[in-house]
Amino acid sequence: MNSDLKGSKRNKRIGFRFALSGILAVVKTERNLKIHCFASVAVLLTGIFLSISPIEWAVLFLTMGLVLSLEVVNSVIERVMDFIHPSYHQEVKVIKDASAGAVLIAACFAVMIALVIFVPNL
Ligand SMILES: Nc1ncnc2c1ncn2[C@@H]1O[C@H](COP(=O)(O)OP(=O)(O)OP(=O)(O)O)[C@@H](O)[C@H]1O
Repeated sequence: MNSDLKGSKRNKRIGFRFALSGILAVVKTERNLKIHCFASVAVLLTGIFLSISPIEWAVLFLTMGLVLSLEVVNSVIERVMDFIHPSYHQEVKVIKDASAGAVLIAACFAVMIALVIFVPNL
């Protein structure tokens, strides 16, 4: 592709639109991502209700961003694996399980962070 066209403003807008439609496609089909989105909304409402500090908001935003983006990457890995190897394979199982494990680790730490921030503000 022409490098002028690649770096143009119009192309950046198109790239942004593609990224948004990619996120929407995953949100529509992945139940776990929907659950994480609802949990994020609940966390936001709790933060507003408890009037948490700016630094606490920053930590929560960072944590929610990490969990949600890891969930999107996990869905992408699952789709890639289904695309390149639709039938059962032990290695596919290990890859998918490890990818889901990464989300689980982030989600567990997110719960701990939420407790550390919210409990003292109750
Ligand atoms: N082709 C495959 N070969 C081996 N194991 C598989 C295969 N497809 C799925 N699995 C197993 O089933 C589990 C669920 O895989 P699936 O692709 O259905 O993801 P999912 O239902 O969206 O789960 P999650 O998003 O919670 O990880 C995987 O973690 C893996 O253990």
